[in-house]
Amino acid sequence: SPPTPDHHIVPDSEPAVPQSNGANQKQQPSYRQRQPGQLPLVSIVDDLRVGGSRAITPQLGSPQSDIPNPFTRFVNIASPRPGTTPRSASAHNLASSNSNNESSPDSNSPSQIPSLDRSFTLIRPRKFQTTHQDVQHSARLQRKQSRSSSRRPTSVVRGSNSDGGYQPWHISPNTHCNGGLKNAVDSAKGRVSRRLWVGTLGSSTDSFGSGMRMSIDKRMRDMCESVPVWIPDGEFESCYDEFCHQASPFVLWPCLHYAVPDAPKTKYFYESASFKQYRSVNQRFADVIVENYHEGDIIWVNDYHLMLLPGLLRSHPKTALAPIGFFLHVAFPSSEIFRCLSVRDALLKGVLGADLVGFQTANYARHFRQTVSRILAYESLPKGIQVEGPGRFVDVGVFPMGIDVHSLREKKRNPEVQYWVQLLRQRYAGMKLIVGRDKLDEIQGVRHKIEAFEHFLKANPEFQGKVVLIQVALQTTESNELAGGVSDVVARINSAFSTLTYQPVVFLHVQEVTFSQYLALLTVADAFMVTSLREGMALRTHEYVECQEERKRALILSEFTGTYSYSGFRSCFAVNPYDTRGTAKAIYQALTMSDEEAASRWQDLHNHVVTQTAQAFVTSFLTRCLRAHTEHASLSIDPSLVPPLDLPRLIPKYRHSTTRLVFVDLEGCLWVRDMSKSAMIEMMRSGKGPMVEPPEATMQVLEKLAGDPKNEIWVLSGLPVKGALERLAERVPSVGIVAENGCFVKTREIGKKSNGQSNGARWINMVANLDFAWKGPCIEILNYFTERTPGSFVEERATSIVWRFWTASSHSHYSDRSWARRQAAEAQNHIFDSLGERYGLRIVPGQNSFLVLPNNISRSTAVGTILHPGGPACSPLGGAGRTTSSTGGRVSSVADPMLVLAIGGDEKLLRRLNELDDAETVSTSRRGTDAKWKLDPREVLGVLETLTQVR
Ligand SMILES: O=P(O)(O)OC[C@H]1O[C@H](O[C@H]2O[C@H](CO)[C@@H](O)[C@H](O)[C@H]2O)[C@H](O)[C@@H](O)[C@@H]1O
Repeated sequence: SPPTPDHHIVPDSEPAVPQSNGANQKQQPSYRQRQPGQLPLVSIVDDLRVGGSRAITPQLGSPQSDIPNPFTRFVNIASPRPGTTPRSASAHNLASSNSNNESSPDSNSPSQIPSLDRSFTLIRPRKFQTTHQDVQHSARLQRKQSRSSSRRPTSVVRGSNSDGGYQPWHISPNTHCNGGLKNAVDSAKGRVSRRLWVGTLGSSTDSFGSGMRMSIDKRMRDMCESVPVWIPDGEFESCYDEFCHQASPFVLWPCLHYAVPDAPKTKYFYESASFKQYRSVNQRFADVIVENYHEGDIIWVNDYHLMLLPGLLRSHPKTALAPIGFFLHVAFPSSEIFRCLSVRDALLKGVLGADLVGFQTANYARHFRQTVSRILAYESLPKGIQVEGPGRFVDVGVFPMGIDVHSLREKKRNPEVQYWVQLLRQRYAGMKLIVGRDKLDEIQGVRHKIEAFEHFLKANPEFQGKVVLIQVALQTTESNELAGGVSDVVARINSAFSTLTYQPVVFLHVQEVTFSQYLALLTVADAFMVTSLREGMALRTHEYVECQEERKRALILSEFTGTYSYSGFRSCFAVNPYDTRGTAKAIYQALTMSDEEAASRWQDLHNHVVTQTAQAFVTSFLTRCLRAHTEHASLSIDPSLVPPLDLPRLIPKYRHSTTRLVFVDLEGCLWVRDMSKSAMIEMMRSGKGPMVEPPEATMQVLEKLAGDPKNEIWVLSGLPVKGALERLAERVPSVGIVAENGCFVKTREIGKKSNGQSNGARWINMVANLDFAWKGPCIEILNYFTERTPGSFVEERATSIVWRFWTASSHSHYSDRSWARRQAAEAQNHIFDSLGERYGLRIVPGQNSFLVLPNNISRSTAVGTILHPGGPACSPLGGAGRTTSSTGGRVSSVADPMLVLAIGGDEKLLRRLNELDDAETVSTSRRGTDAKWKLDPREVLGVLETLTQVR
C-alpha cells in the first residue's frame, strides 16, 4: 500500500479561486464567471406573513435584534442577471399609489417615511372581512403572528382601511417589521447587489382568491424583492404552533433550548401529525425556491423552522448544484438532548443538504458536529461533516450575529425618542430603572428574573420604593403566560411593595410600547437584564449597550446566552438565572458600582458591539458559503467526467516550452506501492527516517527531468524534512522540495560555485516566526486518545503533529477501525475547540491519520511563494529572521514559465494553478476534481519518463 496519503484536502483561510476550466465547463456554476471580488447578488426571501397588522396588534419591533420571521429567514442570494435591475420605487410611492390610509402609529414622524429598506404591510380592506367568525379568526391568527411580525420586512395584513375608500389592498409602511437580518443584508448592499426574500404571508390566507394572490405575488416581486409562499392556514398553524413551538409535546423550540421532555409528552409526540405539516411547509418553500432559482444564485435558509429545506433543495435536480447556506439563529443543544427528538435523523439530514451550516457560537457548532457524529455516524471534523454516501463535505462554522449600529444610531436621533427620554426622566426622577424585554416563554426566564428582583427588594429594603423593573414582554402562545406563572409573581410583588406613588414591576406587552418608547427606555435605564435559561444570542443587549453611550450603565446577563460566550461581554454582570440569590446579588452590584467601574465595563461591551456587526455577519457567512460550495463542487463532480490525461496533446506543448515549472506530489504519486505499510509505520514510529528513501525509479526519473535545463522540478510532500526527504535532497539536489505540507521549502541547487561548493540551496522554514506553544497541549490530548486506541501513535514533526490512529493489520476487526475513526473525530474536535482558534491551527484529515499544523501554511501557500517573488517571510531552517534564497530573492528561477505542469492530489493547489494561463493540472485523486485531467497514480512515473524523452 502507498505511503500515507498525506492530506490532500488542504482547506485553509485563502478564498476560493474562481476559475474557468474547459474540461469541466458544464459543471461550472455561473457565479465563477462574475468579476473578481464581487459577491453574487442577493435575493432575500423574507418574512412575508400576512397578518400582524399593527392596526390590530401593534408590535414593538426591534429593528436590530429581531430577525425576520422563521419562515422568512431565508435568503436567496443570486448573481445579477441581465435585465433584472430591481425597481427603485420607494415604499412611499408605493403606499401613496395604493392608499392614503396608513395607520402606522409612527407615521407622523418624518423619520418614518417609508422606504424600500423598511417593512411593508399589505392591507386588505375591511370589506373582505365578511363574517364575525372571519374577523375573529383573523384577529387570532394575527395575535399568533405578533410574536414574530415585528421581524417581518414585509407582511400582508387584514387591516382597516380607515378612510372608507375602496382599494383591493394597499401597502403601508410597517416600521415595526424592520428585521435584523433584513437590516443586515440591506446594510451589506455594497457587496450584495440583489436579493429576493422568500417567506409566508402570515395570517389567514385561505380566503384569498386567485386574483388577489396573483396581484399580491406581482406587487411583492416588483416592489419588495419578495416572493410569497402560500400555505394553508391549518398547515401553517400545525407546523409553527405545534411542531416548532409547543412545549407539550416536546418539539423544536424547547428541545433546541435544552428543555428536556418527560416521558408521556415524548410518547405523544411520536404520534403527532405536526411533523408531517412541518415537512409539507418546508416542501412548499422548496417548490417556490426551485421555481425562482437561477443558476448563480446562492440560497440562504434561516433558522429552525426550515431545517428540512436544504435537503429538499439538494435533492431537486434544478437546485442540486446550488450553493446553499443554513444558519441557525437559536441555540443547538448537546447531543444528549437532541437525540430525544423522534425525527432527529430527518432534521439533521435536512440541514446537511447545505454547503455551509452556521451557528451563533462555537459551542452550538460543536454540539451539532457531535450530534451528527453520534446519531448519523458521519465523520465529524472541526471544519465540518463528511457526509457518507454521495461523498459530500458540509462546512460547519461560527458566525455571530450582530446589530446594525449605524441604523440604530439613526433611529436614536428620532425626536420622538428624545421626547420619551425626557418624559421618562421626569416620571421616574430619583428612582433606578431596570429594563428587560423578552419573549414570554419559559425559556427566556422572565419568571426567574422577576423572582430575583423580588429577592433583591427583600434583601435590600433600602431600595424598596427606589427601583422599578420595567419588563416588556412578547406573548408567544395564548396560554404560556399563565403556565409560566409570570402574572402571579408580578401580582405578588406589586401587592407586597407598591405604595400610592410606587409600583415595583411595570409589566408591558410588546404591543403597548412603540419602538421609539423602547429606545427611550434603553437610554434612561440604570441596568438591562436578560435571564434566559438558554438563548441563541440576545441582541437586545447590544441595542442596550449602544443606547447607553451617554450613561454607560450596567448589563446583567445570563451566562446561558450566546452573547455571553463572547469575551467582550464578560464585562457584564453574569448571572445563573436558576440561582435567585446570586441574581439578586448581581442586581445589587450593578446598581451600586462606581461610575468608573461602570464606564470601564461599558467600554468593553461597546467595543464588542461595534465589532460584531450585522454587516460582518452577512458578509462572512456569504463569503464562506460560496467558498465552501466552490470547494465542494469539485468534490461532487463525477470523476468519470474528468478526461484522462491526453499525453499526445501535452507532449507538443511540453516540447515547445522553453521554460517549464513542474510540481509533482511525492507520496501516493511518485512513490506508490514501494514501501510496505509496516515499514512505513516503523519509520514514522521510530523516527528512523534515513533508513528509508524513495524508490530508485523515482530518483532516476527526477534526476533526468531536473537535468533538463528547461525544467524546474518541485517535489511536494507531507513528510518531515528528516528522513526520506533529506535523502532525496542529497541524491537529486537540483530538485526543489516542499516538506511538511508547506512548512519547509528546499530551494534548488543550480550549479556549483567556482570554489566547488554548492550554490547555497537550503531548507527554508516558512513558519519560523509562528508560536508553537500549541504543540505541548496538542500532544497531551493525543496521548489521551492514543491510550484508548490500540496501535495508534503520535508523530511529532518540526512544525506539525500527526496522529496515526489506524495502523492495525488487515485481520483486525472492522469495528476496531470504526472505533479508531470515531476517536480520531473526537480528538480533532477536542484539539480544534481548545487550541484551534487560539493558535490559528487547522487539521487536515487523511485516511488513517490527521495532521495538525498552522492555519496559514499549505502546499498551495508554499507554491505561491515559489511562483511569486517577495512572498511571505522565510527564514533558514533553525535560524531566525528573514532570508532570501540562493536565486537572489525568489525561490524559483523561472520568471515567466511557458508551461506549468502540476500532478497530484491537492485539489486546492490544482484549483489555484488552474488560474494560470499555461497550466496543465492533473489530479491523481479518485474524487471529483477541478483539474483539467485525471491520471491513475500508478501511471505518473511512466508519464514523467515519457517527458524525459521529449526532444
Ligand atoms: O419566535 P420564533 O418564530 O420561534 O423565532 C425565534 C426567535 O428568533 C429570533 O431570535 C433568534 O435570533 C436572534 C438573532 O440571530 C438571536 O439573538 C436570538 O437569541 C434567537 O432566539 C427573534 O429575535 C426572536 O424574537 C424570536 O423569538
